[in-house]
Amino acid sequence: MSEMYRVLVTSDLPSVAIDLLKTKCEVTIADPKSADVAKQVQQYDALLGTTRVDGKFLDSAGSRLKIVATPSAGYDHLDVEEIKRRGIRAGHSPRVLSAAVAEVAVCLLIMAARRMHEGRRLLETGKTQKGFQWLLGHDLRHKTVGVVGLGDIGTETVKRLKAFAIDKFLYTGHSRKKIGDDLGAEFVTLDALLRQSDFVVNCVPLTKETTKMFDDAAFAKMKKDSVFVNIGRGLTVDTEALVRALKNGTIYAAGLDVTDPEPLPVDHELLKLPNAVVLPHMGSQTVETREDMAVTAVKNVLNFFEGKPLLYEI
Ligand SMILES: O=C(O)C(=O)CO
Repeated sequence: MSEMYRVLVTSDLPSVAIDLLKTKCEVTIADPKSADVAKQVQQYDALLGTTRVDGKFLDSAGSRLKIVATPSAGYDHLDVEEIKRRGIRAGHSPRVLSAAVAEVAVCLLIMAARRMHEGRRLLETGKTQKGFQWLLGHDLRHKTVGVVGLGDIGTETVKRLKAFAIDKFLYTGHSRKKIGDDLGAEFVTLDALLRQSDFVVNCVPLTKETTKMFDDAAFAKMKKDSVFVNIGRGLTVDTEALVRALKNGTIYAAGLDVTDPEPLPVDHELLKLPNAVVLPHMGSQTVETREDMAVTAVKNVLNFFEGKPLLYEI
């Protein structure tokens, strides 16, 4: 790399990533309060962060920008078509977060099945009147788990859930996968998965096809005792339909790391439901994973400047 490329960093990345970037590039950390990142990026070759990039952004970004690298697995904040149309490259940071997100999926599944949020609320209000059959939840053993979207995170979730004596794993998606066979999981239609699963774990990314795919009709197909876990994207769920399903007993409980909107307003209905465990999108929030995600994004940028393939090109 003979030239000193200029990189604008718009996320608060850990120092290990910034230091690596600085060995090869001139780095500017954007002011998080700056209203006009697009104008600022005019002077830069690379944009590194989770900034929303669409046609309007690119119009004001000008012609110097060559690569957008997001330190995230999901890239629904990037208008990939517009980025590509302008000959700009794009990279993301999948896989390195899969273990951390899978841990949260398992955690949410257990918390929702075992009514832990409800128990905690009772504890806080001094209402824990324990009887023999007090606050009974459901076991994981001998149940059927259905994974919607068996990508890397779905795969890591299945691997971890195998420790809980699950009888059957189902999955759905565009096609049957070798990893599904390796895991002993059965490829089924979404309809069959919803009808047969005791636990539905949603791992799909947000696309036109997946937007609000979990609606009234989908929840109506699920078992009354089923638990819905979402670690994919909030907008893949019709939130009002989910609230209805949880309130009416159409499904048993939900464990959500992602919601629509995000963050949820403090007075949101979902936060009032005893059978909804809700987290503020923290599936990949560990020291180790965030470092790995940031370093992956940096390596995407460095590889690009060195004329090598990106680690993960979008
Ligand atoms: O990287 C992503 O897409 C995330 O959602 C992080 O949890």
